[in-house]
Amino acid sequence: TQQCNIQGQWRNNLGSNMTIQSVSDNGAFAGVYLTAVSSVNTKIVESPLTGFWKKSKQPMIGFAVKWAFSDSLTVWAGQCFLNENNEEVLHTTWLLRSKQKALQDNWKATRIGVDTFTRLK
Ligand SMILES: O=C1C=CC(=NNc2ccccc2C(=O)O)C=C1
Repeated sequence: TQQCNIQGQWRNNLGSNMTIQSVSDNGAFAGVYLTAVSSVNTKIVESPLTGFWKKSKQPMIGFAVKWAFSDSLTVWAGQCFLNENNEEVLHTTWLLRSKQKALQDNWKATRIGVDTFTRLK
């Protein structure tokens, strides 16, 4: 396959699985996200995913997941690079937004972190 083509299955450092299914000509894509982490012991269900990529040798990517079982959503922004073993790695920064009851709580609503995704063999 062409290196850093984002279609297919990815796994991040938390062990979550992202499946990018449909990619449009304008760079939009959709898929599903199966998280390995969940704050409450709910039955793990897939959450919807949507995003854009900018096709190139080392494409940029941006996507969002609306968590199916909590009042929060995450957005990721990053880029695909080939590592020293010529493997594809998506290096991303994410923001996790949790719904707050009041504007006074807005200050604590957004968490930030970094995440790498490698292709699921
Ligand atoms: O109900 C919930 C709420 C938040 C979640 N955040 N997951 C993430 C947030 C940032 C980066 C990666 C993940 C992940 O699940 O892999 C997952 C399930």
